[in-house]
Amino acid sequence: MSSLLQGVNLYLIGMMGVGKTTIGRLLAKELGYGFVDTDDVISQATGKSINQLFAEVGEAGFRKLESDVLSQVCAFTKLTIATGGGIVLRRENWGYLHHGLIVWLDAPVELIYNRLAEDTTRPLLQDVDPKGKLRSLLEQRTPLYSQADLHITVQEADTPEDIAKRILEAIPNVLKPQVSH
Ligand SMILES: Nc1ncnc2c1ncn2[C@@H]1O[C@H](COP(=O)(O)OP(=O)(O)O)[C@@H](O)[C@H]1O
Ligand SMILES: O=C(O)C1=C[C@@H](OP(=O)(O)O)[C@@H](O)[C@H](O)C1
Ligand SMILES: [Mg+2]
Repeated sequence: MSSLLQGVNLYLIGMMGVGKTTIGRLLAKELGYGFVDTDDVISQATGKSINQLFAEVGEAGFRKLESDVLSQVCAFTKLTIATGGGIVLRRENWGYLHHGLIVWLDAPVELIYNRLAEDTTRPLLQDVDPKGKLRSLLEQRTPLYSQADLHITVQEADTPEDIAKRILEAIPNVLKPQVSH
């Protein structure tokens, strides 16, 4: 599989809580790829948590940092990249994402809500109505997530290993032809 991919990066996109970080790490291991999580890079580079950044520079400031990280990461090959759920919002990010293969992990709001009910690390969910917020974010973002090369549906009983396996099995069907020089 790794040789079939020829070093092409895998970008995982989808709503917060769907499992991008967890599954990205597994896929990297399977492929012998490096693993990058854009949120982690932002936190390491700034020395601040995602919550702190949202509080200090706002969502707009965070999005700018996210685009900076993505633009740098896409210069490398042989990486699996777990993105933040909102990476799809900025048009310029798509130019970077399309350097690689884009995988959309798609789960129902109910599943995401249950997973993140006790989680305090997603600033956008610190809302009086977190489930309603998830619903409206998903509705706003679905047309954007739909631009992925691969659409993987995630259900309650799917383990991270099941999902990683499904992605690896589906990749040969969506590989883009490589330009030969
Ligand atoms: N397939 C899965 N089954 C059960 N729990 C999962 C699964 N994938 C992720 N999780 C858990 O859900 C939470 C969110 O996962 P994470 O990988 O951080 O998602 P994301 O990066 O998309 O926000 C974590 O606590 C993680 O351990
Ligand atoms: O959906 C979003 O807008 C966000 C998702 C988060 O990452 P995960 O998708 O890894 O949770 C993180 O980037 C930030 O809290 C904003
Ligand atoms: Mg994540």
